[in-house]
Amino acid sequence: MSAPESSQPDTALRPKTLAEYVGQVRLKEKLGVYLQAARGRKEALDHTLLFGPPGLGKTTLAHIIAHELGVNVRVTSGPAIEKPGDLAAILTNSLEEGDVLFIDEIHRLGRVAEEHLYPAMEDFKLDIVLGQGPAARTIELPLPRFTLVGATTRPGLITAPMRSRFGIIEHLEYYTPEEIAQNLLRDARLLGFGLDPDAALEIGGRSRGTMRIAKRLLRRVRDYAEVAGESLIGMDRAHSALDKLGLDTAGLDDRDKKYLETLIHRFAGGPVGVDTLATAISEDALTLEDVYEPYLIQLGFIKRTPRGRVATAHAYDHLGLPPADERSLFN
Ligand SMILES: Nc1ncnc2c1ncn2[C@@H]1O[C@H](COP(=O)(O)OP(=O)(O)OP(=O)(O)O)[C@@H](O)[C@H]1O
Ligand SMILES: [Mg+2]
Repeated sequence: MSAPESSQPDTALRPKTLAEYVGQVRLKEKLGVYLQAARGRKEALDHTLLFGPPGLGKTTLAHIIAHELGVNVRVTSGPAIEKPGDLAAILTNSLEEGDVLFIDEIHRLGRVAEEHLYPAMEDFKLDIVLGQGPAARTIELPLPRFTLVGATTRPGLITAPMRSRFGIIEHLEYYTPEEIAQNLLRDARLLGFGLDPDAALEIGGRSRGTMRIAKRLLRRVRDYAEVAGESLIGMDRAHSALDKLGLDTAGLDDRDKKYLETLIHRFAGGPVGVDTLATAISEDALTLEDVYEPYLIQLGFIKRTPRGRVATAHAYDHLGLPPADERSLFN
């Protein structure tokens, strides 16, 4: 999913090498080995599936993989490939030996296109049907050995046959406030404005562990600082600007708080089904599952149980409410 968190192109700030890519330590370590081995053997890297919540750096990593291999990257997305013909056009035009084909939102690939992708991934060939009816015949088109890098926010929707054709399957993790701060300080340096390390950490702590959100918050905080005539973004400015943006100390915004408050006040802290909860806060269930919940789970504020969503004691505490069991004594 490409949530339009930012409309501003920031390609200049995008890290191009694995070394510039902040955090994701375990993933980077493994990928570093796989890349080195592929380079050493002068082979294409195995097909790679990257999954994780929006804005953590999947697209960026796909470009880094191509850059590190010294090959070109061809970018497309699941919804853009409707017919087998679309796939054939991509695979047979402009794809060279060793190149990276990046398919974003790969879980949204159509069934038929997906089936045509199997032999392309496995045997580097494409079956093309010519003609129709009894006269139809299939020709086999050889393809260059390429690396498919697929990205998805919803790994559960990738079919088993698709998943089994990836040699490398990795998930991206939320960033720590320190990792985010490190990246924000780099951005500030590249863009030529002053950012206090404490202020960077403050923004990092309120960014839901997400790089894209952190970058957006930094731009807004910078607006406040500039309008106030400050040449250095300090801790006080970061604090007050983030408060004005409606973010609390855990990085929760009004929508997250509405989620928690509805769960706690209307459904007595749960368990409640995700569809019911979604209706109660006028959102769709998929957005809840993809956007709100991963971070609330990461913070330990909610749990997904077989009977539905449940608010934890941490959530009550964060909202300044007495724990659920105490409340029931008064109700
Ligand atoms: N580890 C990182 N180090 C430095 N910058 C990063 C890192 N991860 C992400 N970014 C930056 O954060 C922004 C969002 O990253 P990206 O677009 O790659 O996320 P994504 O996972 O593809 O999101 P989506 O699922 O919405 O497509 C980009 O501007 C990118 O440069
Ligand atoms: Mg992306």
